[in-house]
Amino acid sequence: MAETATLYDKLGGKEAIGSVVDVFYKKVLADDRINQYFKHTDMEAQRRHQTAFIAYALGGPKYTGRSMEKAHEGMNLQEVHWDAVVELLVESLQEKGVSNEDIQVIAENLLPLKPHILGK
Ligand code: HEM
Repeated sequence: MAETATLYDKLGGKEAIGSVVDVFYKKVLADDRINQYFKHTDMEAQRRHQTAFIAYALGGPKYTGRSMEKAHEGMNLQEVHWDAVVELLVESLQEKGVSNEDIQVIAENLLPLKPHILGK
């Protein structure tokens, strides 16, 4: 995990995350593949979700909330939703000037979460 912790710092820590979150969040809400999942979610929870998501991706400070299984329980999320979220994250990072090399590492770090988040 040393590599990802470095990425979190390299990209500017908490503040940098905040600005990626804003871009990512707008994209999520504008995307018909996934925005229905956030229809009944309050703003606070949404922002928490996006921040936790980005922090996870960058290997930031340990997340202490609900497990990924619990957080996404009953949503029956599928491959298409996963792909959409990763795609929007990649776009957001690109727009914020993160290098493709770093984005590649971020995407690889997220992969182990996939079986825990998708409904089977
Ligand atoms: C790497 C992928 C993902 C990560 C790291 C992640 C992270 C999280 C976290 C940490 C929470 C809990 C927030 C909290 O309890 O405060 C959460 C909840 C949630 N996630 Fe994800 N998520 C991922 C993928 C997805 C996908 C693909 C979708 C659907 C398109 C999704 C939709 C949601 C929704 C709707 C909630 C509930 C928000 C609420 O009302 O509290 N997530 N996610």
